[in-house]
Amino acid sequence: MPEQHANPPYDALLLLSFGGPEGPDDVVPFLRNVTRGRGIPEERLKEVGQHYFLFGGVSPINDQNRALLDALRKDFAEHGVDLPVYWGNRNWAPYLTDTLREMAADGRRRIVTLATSAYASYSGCRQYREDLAGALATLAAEGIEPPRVDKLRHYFNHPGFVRPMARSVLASLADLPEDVRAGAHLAFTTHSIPDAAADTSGPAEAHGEGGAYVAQHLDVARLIVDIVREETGVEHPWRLVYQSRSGAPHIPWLEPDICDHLEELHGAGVPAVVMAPIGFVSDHMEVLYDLDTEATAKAAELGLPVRRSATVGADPRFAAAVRDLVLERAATERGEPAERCALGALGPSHDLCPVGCCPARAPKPAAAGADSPYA
Ligand SMILES: CC1=C(CCC(=O)O)c2cc3nc(cc4[nH]c(cc5[nH]c(cc1n2)c(C)c5CCC(=O)O)c(CCC(=O)O)c4C)C(CCC(=O)O)=C3C
Ligand SMILES: [Fe+2]
Repeated sequence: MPEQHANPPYDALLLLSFGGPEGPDDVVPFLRNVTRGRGIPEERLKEVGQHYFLFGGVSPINDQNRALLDALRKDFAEHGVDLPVYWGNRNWAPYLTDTLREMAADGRRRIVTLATSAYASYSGCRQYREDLAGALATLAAEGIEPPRVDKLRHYFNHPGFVRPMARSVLASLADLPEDVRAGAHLAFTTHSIPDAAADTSGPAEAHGEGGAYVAQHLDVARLIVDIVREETGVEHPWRLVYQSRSGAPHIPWLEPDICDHLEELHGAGVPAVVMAPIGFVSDHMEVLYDLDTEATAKAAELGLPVRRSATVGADPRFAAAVRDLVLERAATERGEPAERCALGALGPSHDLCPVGCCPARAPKPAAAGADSPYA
């Protein structure tokens, strides 16, 4: 990675995440925040509430973000990057609006945002930008001059995101019994989203079957398969599959589901599977419940050996990647040339989401994009 140091014009980094409950009393209000106006069936909400109660009503996502904050601050300090790091969530405390208010009070005027979502899609990008716009509107209504907020480009193909995940897949393979290891399939998983949302994900030119969302995940999967082959000499068969589907059953969402996929592989005589949740940045509830609990129980029932590989979480290589992305963007904003690190076939993603990128069903103002109502 190139050694870049200067962070002007930015005076702060905002870690923007999903948020999660921190105890049993938080679960229902959290789910209400997440699903406000989104038409999720009541049955699904009750079921998802149970996932959280199974873990004492605590999502691991907040502690994972605290660990990432520590890793980022440590990395910045060790590399002479003088940039304070703040944290705000979309759906639970510390709430984004409160954090932005605090940042404004601290005199932060030019903020760069890292979202804990690496790929394009309405849920993974525009919804974060809509919530940024909502928070900025609240500040403006309170008479606070809203700071300027940019968002880092999608980092799915940054080596600091891909390589730690590839190492984890190798570790999971090594952890399988030796007699089934070479025949193991790799099941790359991500959050299912409605087909219609996938098809319109990314900029207009990426729209089509699966859109940027599926194309980006496939690119990452291929990169990991390549790294695994180089390391082990084995070309493991693989497929991109989905998890955590919600929404009404008559609306098509991306398939197959990981559990159906495990059943199919078992039926075909596959001896073992590594599940690699490449769609996520940390081992949060979607990983702990949908993979480690549900899919792992399904595999046990089938008698199919499975392992689940780790996400990047607070890996120091990921923290270094964030530094690289911040300094790259800072250079770009200063009008200087910057090296844009990216692996794979798609190349570095755009800095500024163009108009029509990952459109919403019901248009809402979104910040940090070409259609932002803010500077
Ligand atoms: C693409 C994507 C990501 C990855 C990108 C990113 O990370 O942002 C993601 C992450 C997450 N999703 C999470 C939790 C939930 N997502 C829900 C609902 C939904 N997610 C969707 C998509 C995504 N979700 C969609 C299309 C819906 C349907 C409703 C709607 O159209 O908005 C619901 C409602 C109940 C249910 O339906 O499951 C919950 C509770 C948590 C927190 C986990 C924790 O607590 O540890 C995290 C990190
Ligand atoms: Fe979700």
